[in-house]
Amino acid sequence: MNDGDGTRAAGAQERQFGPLGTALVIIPTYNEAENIKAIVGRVRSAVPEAHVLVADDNSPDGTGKLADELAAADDQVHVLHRKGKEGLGAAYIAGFRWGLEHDYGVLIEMDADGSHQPEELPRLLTALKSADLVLGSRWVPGGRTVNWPKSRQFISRGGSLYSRLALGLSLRDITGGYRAFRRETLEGLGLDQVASQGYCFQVDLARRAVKAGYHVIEVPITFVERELGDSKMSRDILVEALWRVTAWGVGERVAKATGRDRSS
Ligand SMILES: Nc1nc2c(ncn2[C@@H]2O[C@H](COP(=O)(O)OP(=O)(O)O[C@H]3O[C@H](CO)[C@@H](O)[C@H](O)[C@@H]3O)[C@@H](O)[C@H]2O)c(=O)[nH]1
Repeated sequence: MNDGDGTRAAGAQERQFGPLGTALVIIPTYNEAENIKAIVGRVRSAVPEAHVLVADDNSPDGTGKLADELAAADDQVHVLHRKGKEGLGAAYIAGFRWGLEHDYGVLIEMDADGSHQPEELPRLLTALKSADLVLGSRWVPGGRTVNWPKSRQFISRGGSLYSRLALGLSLRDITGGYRAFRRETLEGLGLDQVASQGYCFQVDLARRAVKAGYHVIEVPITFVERELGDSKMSRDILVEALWRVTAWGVGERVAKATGRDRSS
């Protein structure tokens, strides 16, 4: 479904949605010392009522210590120190668990490097008032990327297209990492069974949400390539995405053919 303003929805149905509780913006970090102060400050200005959780994987560049300093000065900023680099998926799962335990009503994914504009958060939250999950989307009308190398655009668009075809999803930006979940949605996604470590974690959660019948909306965003620090994209992350998406697609076809669910 396309709602005319670039917003797209999957799993749409006539539903009443409850009020949104306090939002927690989860920012996973690995070597983001040059970015962490600016991104936390921008989030706090854009949505002053929201809290921030930095989920740091013991970054060698001292990101965790800088986050501790921000938390010491602001009781709406929190830090989750993890023992080492275990991938984006594991960091988000730990952050989600922390947020659910601390009773947040909305849990938001956001990169630390400024690729996701905190100033667009109010639009995501407005969309979430009538959805279970909102995906910030670079690939719906109105969405765009700034300074993102053609090679990365190709990988991202190709990844979304392959995921769409393999998994039969109608979403455009399945690999993106700027998202807002209602807590009830996350609770219904079976986080205990999520094994994805790299960026295919994003595909995994999107397909689980659609499969569970949640109302998923895509809202156009402007994705800006980082100016400081380095991307953590690697060959291993790409290989994991390729084999997992393929395995899910095959699993879903087998499940359909046999009437059994073997796709998780
Ligand atoms: N804690 C933790 N954080 C991590 C890890 N790997 C990456 N991150 C953090 O996750 C965020 C995204 O990582 P980047 O390395 O900046 O991602 P990107 O290359 O710009 O990737 C873009 O494309 C991905 C695939 O489409 C998206 O998933 C991602 O959100 C973004 O849009 C950053 O805040 C980064 O520090 C990890 O192992 N552990």
